[in-house]
Amino acid sequence: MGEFELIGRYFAAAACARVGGELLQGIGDDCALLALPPGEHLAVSTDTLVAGVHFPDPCDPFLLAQRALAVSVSDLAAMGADPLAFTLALTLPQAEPAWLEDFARGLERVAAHCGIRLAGGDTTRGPLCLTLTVLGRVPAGQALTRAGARPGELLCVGGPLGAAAAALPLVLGTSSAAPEVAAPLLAEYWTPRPQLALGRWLRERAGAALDISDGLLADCGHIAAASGVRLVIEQARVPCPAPAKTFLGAERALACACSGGDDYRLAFTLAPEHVAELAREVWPVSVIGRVEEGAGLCLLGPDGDEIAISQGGYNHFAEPSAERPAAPRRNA
Ligand SMILES: Nc1ncnc2c1ncn2[C@@H]1O[C@H](COP(=O)(O)OP(=O)(O)O)[C@@H](O)[C@H]1O
Ligand SMILES: Cc1ncc(C[n+]2csc(CCOP(=O)(O)OP(=O)(O)O)c2C)c(N)n1
Ligand SMILES: [Mg+2]
Repeated sequence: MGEFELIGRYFAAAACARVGGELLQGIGDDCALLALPPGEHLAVSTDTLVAGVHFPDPCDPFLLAQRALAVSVSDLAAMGADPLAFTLALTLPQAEPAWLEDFARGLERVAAHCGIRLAGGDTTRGPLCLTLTVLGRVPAGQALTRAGARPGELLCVGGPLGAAAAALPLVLGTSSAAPEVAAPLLAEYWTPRPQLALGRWLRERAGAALDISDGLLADCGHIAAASGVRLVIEQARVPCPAPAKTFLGAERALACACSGGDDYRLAFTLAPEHVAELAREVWPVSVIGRVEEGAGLCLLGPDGDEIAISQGGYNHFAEPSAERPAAPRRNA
């Protein structure tokens, strides 16, 4: 199978690649064309997933495609944007029909769920790697940014945290657990659900928002820095899912929730009256802290004393430490 047959068979023919709505020109020309409704801004985000870094290799292509598209669409949710279209740059070691079929099915599944169309991409041969660019629309002036947190607001997260990080030994096959414990953790890793409806609800309400990819503390640090405020987080209020506690024990599950990353849930700041309004909706949102004047992050233990933050979050170029061995370097 050649490059163009591959594109035609698995991507151009996919239901999610059909033109329609704002997508005027999809796969097959030099660029895709999108018509943006007047009064709306375009939200754009790119993320790369590298085999062995962001997902294990080999892995199930049906799950890989779902994870790749979901984590990318999560950035649109974090801006309060509605998905329009995405591009897929796919680098593959070989063109295997069964692998591509399952991969395309995984894309279709999440694309249908999120209401996003495949507008184009690029296909190359090499070590397995995916880059997705997502495009979304948001009413002008209503995008949720990291910079709008205001003192007096409460800090909230859109659900339990740490399950995907807790799942990592299961994903890598270095540990096992009973199916009722393993299944919900693996589902959080492989099929995160972008919080699009929550992001939409937060437009014109939240001060600041982002999606947690690197870890709660690291990502809240981004809000504090961008907004020029201090965020106080009460550790006891950080929601940990029961399967993670069963699998790892309460202390390690809490460490996963605070700095494990891969959550793809929203963290946001909201005035107390909006938190009460949100509580009447059915989202499992948790208040974990507050916004104060000042700078940086403050983590409070159960007795109200400040805890030193030892582990921030995932950092691709972190200095080597005992917990995370150095990546092999060329010419080292
Ligand atoms: N190589 C790059 N060139 C330009 N901008 C970049 C590059 N890498 C990251 N960024 C930008 O830096 C910011 C932070 O990136 P990142 O932490 O990856 O965000 P996210 O967690 O939302 O994916 C984003 O605005 C992103 O677009
Ligand atoms: C096999 C495997 N090992 C480790 C991880 C953990 N991990 C890798 S990258 C990452 C952080 C998120 O990735 P990044 O590229 O920083 O995403 P972004 O913040 O740009 O959305 C995490 C938690 C993983 N997801 N899979
Ligand atoms: Mg990124």
